Amino acid sequence: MKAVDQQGKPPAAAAQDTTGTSATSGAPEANGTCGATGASGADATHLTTKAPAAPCIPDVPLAASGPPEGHAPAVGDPFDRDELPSPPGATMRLLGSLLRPRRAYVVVSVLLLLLQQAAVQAGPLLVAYAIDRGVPAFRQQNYGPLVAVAVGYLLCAVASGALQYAFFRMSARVSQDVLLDLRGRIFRHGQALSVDFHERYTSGRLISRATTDVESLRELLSEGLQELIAVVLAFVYISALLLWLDLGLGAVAVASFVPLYLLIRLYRRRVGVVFARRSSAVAAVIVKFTETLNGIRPVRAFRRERANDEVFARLNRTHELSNGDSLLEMARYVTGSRLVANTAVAAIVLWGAHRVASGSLALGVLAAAALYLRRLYDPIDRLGMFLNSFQSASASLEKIAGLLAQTPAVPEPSEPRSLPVHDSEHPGREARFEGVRFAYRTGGEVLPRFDLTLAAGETVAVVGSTGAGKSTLAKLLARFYDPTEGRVLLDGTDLRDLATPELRRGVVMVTQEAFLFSGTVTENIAIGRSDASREDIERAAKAIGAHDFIVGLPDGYDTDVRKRGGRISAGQRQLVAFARALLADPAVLILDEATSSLDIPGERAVQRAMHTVLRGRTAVVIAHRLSTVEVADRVLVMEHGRIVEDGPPAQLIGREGRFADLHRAWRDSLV
Ligand SMILES: Nc1ncnc2c1ncn2[C@@H]1O[C@H](COP(=O)(O)OP(=O)(O)OP(=O)(O)O)[C@@H](O)[C@H]1O
Repeated sequence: MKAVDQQGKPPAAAAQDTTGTSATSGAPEANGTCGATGASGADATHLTTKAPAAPCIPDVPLAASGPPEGHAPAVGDPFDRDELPSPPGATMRLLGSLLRPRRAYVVVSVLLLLLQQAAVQAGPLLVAYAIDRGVPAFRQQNYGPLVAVAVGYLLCAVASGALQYAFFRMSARVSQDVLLDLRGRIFRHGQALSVDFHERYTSGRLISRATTDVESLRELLSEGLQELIAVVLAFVYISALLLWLDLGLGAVAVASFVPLYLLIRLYRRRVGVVFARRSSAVAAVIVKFTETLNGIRPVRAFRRERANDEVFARLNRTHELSNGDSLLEMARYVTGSRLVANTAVAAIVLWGAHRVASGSLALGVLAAAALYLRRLYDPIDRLGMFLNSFQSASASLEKIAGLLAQTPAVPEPSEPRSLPVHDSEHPGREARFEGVRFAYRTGGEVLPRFDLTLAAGETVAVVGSTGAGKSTLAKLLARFYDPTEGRVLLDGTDLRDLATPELRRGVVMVTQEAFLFSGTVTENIAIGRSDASREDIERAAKAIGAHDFIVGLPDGYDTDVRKRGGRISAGQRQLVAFARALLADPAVLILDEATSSLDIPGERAVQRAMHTVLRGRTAVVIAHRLSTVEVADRVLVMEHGRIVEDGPPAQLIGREGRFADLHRAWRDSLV
């Protein structure tokens, strides 16, 4: 089977696929298209034959940025550019949905900041009052105004500190809640999306959304946003105060906002492009990183280290360059804004001094204006930085919104139906493909129109050359995809009408990868049925023949299998996967038989376990061994998406056909 079977499953799919899947990243199609026959191309005991047209691609991650091998993406595929199409306004709606549940906190935070800024900006006004009123009064032994100024200053300082503290507490709570919510949404949505989404949108990108992009939002919320609002508020307060103190000086200050605004607009536009590019570049670096480390065995086996280093260095450099671009934009902005600010300050001070000299402006007002100007223009450099984090966060939010706007290609039914009550006399359920055609989104038609009925309780082996469409057929039955045309029915009910839990009870697919999640052996088996007791789990393991090896593990059933089951062998992993499937007890079981070369006792154990797990249900086995096919009631031989032979194995052997050839080759190999 192709590696694409084994990559990123969505919840519906993952739930059905009791062996789960790796969170591998990168172009999944680039991995292991040798699959079924790669290791045993000429080995006639493996029924998946190698079609001459299908090249055997080593199981090695290639360039992360390149199109997946064998599945050229559509021209301008947004998945390729890390730009998911999202409906207009999705970003604002996402922001709204994040803030709405915390609106009371948001409103209080803004009020606190408004008050805090008012307290801060009162300072220069008090200075003006002290110079123009306090000092003359002081000269006449009237200390009241100066004392009032001192007390007022102190009160403002205390109030500003207290308000700032309250604001920090409030806003920290909002930002923590928002980030928690957002990360949870990304994870849940990532799981809910269909298999075909994950085949196109690598898990590295998903990781990047949940980490780098959420992190850039965190930076904005915890550091930048408060400063940004404070600067904007300061602009509003100071402009109003300057205009109130002196209309002329205020007007010059306000006029300087026009070039500043134009500069900011230009900066935002340019840096926005840079940040979107940078976010994609970071994602590409993460994709390459995770892909390489997930595929470390084939990387070593095929000595891809050097090639990978080169690709990684290129991606890293692109990332670095986009960082450099953002700094360059920042430098341009700072230079421009300082020029405007210094010109405005020089004009105001010169004109103000002239007016003080001519007696048309009070000295205190000029002093207050000078202080305000400092406060006005000082944060302008930092404004660029806050805008940076704002821009970076909005680019990230846009990407997250794009991801969250994706809808599963395999949607939940609006009016779910139930499967008919299971007849315990007749195990399994009937599966029927009715006028089914199927094409992957990124390729041509894989299965031309066909009809097929699998009787309840029947064990059907599917054989054929690599790329013939065996897994695709199986994946349609597990509803990893919906057919492009036609219906797949389980006991007469369209799979599209079954809610995920019902479907999961009905159909389970075990992939050959036999993926183990981190956790104990018990937990891994219990994935088949979460309410299973320890006894149920042990019973399943015993029935499968896994009990002996499990009790031999360091902590028996409580042994942590660690990542990817590194502690247990491939055959043992298969046994755990079968125990999991037995526990799930589905009416229809789809089994992608492992092709990995197990040792003979290991292979026998797996074969025995397979027969146990197949018994009493409808079973579809994508078979690679003749011993498996011989126990099947029926064999389907597939070629180029069509079923070219269909019948009991003995009957097919009697005919001169594809299966008879395979059978003969197998017999010969035994001699
Ligand atoms: N996700 C995908 N997107 C596009 N095309 C795909 C995808 N998965 C498989 N295909 C194509 O569909 C065809 C059938 O593939 P499928 O995996 O069903 O074959 P298979 O018979 O199971 O092969 P194998 O034994 O090698 O696993 C192949 O041409 C393959 O390249």
